[in-house]
Amino acid sequence: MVNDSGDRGRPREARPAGRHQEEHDLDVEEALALVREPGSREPEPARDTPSAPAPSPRTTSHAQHQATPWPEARVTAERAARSVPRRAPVSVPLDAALGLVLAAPLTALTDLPSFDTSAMDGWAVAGPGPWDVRDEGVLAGHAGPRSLGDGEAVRIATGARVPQDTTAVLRSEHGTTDDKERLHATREVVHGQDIRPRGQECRSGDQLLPAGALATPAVLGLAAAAGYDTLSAMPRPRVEILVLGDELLTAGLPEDGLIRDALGPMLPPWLRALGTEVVAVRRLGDDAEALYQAVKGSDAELIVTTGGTAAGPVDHVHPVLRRLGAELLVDGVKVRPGHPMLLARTRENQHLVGLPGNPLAAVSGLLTLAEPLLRVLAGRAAPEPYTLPLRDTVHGHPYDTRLVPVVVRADRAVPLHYNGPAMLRGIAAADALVVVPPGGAHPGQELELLDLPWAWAGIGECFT
Ligand SMILES: Nc1nc2c(c(=O)[nH]1)N[C@H]1C(S)=C(S)[C@@H](COP(=O)(O)OP(=O)(O)OC[C@H]3O[C@@H](n4cnc5c(N)ncnc54)[C@H](O)[C@@H]3O)O[C@H]1N2
Ligand code: MOO
Repeated sequence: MVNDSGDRGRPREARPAGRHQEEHDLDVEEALALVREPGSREPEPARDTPSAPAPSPRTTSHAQHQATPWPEARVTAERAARSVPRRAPVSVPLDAALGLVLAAPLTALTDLPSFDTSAMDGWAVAGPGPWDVRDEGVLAGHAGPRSLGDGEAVRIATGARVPQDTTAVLRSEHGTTDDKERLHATREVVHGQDIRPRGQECRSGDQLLPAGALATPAVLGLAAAAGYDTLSAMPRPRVEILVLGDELLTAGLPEDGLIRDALGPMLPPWLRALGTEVVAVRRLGDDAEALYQAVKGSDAELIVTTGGTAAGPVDHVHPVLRRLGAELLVDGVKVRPGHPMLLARTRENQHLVGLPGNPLAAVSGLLTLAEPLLRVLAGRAAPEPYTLPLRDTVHGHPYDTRLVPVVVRADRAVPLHYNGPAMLRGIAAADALVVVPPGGAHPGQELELLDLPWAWAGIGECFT
């Protein structure tokens, strides 16, 4: 960890000369987070704030040359998932399939409806009226009523099987019986009215949904109606979370340079909302050997680490990846916050996403690297990219993309305050993150939005 709490007895990292550019970038990033204080309607441009010197692109450091442009990083993460051997589909009971992706087309196992059905409560009638009404009625769920003779009617309930030779269903409000128990229609009866014929919705063998469809509540209902007890689905990618940092408390108030772990509570539900199974959350402190052993011993398809991605004295992620012989696919991304994020292939069917420790930087890494990788592993389709016009000016980083929390109001993206790398106050109130190109964006400019999984679907839907 980069440790700047002097009272913890660990030296702050001596910054190598080649890192000067990043120091400037950090200043810019911190300043950008602060230029729009709550209530300030006209934000000062970042270059005018004394703490935000605009760095010159000509003096970029080695690390920055290595860093991957933000759009490319997401494509690399998708490609990494495609390189993994295809995972075998699993058979899952309907009540456990919500949020999974269908591994095979959903093919009707029956006609729907599977028999001619009354669409209304009333009478099944045969031929023109008036009709003689049978004594016994027909209810839903009862098998094989006797066929009707011409001029005959029988009381019938919605969903009941219509007797053979029924020509129409007369709704109860459209018929009256006389004193001889004969039924008269009070309006014209059209042949076939209010009968749902067998196979109206589908025939057995029809494809109802393609492979790749997401098992939503409606899909589970359709599958049940069509005769399924289990679904063939892509298994959830298995994710293990390794939370690094000696400074982290799991309860109580921050004290003595210690802070609360914000990522341990945040990441598991977020990763579940992305369609994964979180197999473990482990807190390893700043212990390189523990990290090495944890990665080596993990059978998860994705390991997510938090913190320790930078070059401080206890930032162990890079050295441990080197020791493991892992292949670094992305080592830094041109995005703010979160630029030290990384993606590595640790073995043939296992990847590791290193999220920076700053909490909003971790969110940035989650959406930039983990989300595309997990989406492909889970077999989910990419969300349709969409843009909205920006309501207010957003200052840009000179040459990196920025991800800024926004709320959507009246079809415009409204940037939120408190969007600094160490802050969660903005994202906690947000509907989405807006993708701000290098140099910034002006009011009315159309910008891409990255939705937060719960913003439109609701907590219950996306976390079960
Ligand atoms: N010399 C340089 N120093 C730093 C650079 C750099 O390029 N050169 N990058 C900075 C940036 S940007 C970030 S982001 C951080 C990333 O650092 P690490 O991934 O190594 O993260 P840590 O140092 O472990 O932690 C950073 C920060 O976040 C806090 N943290 C960590 N884990 C949690 C958690 N689970 N919950 C809440 N807060 C957490 C930690 O206490 C630190 O304050 O590096 C910069 N330094
Ligand atoms: O500022 Mo860092 O970019 O928080 O990730």
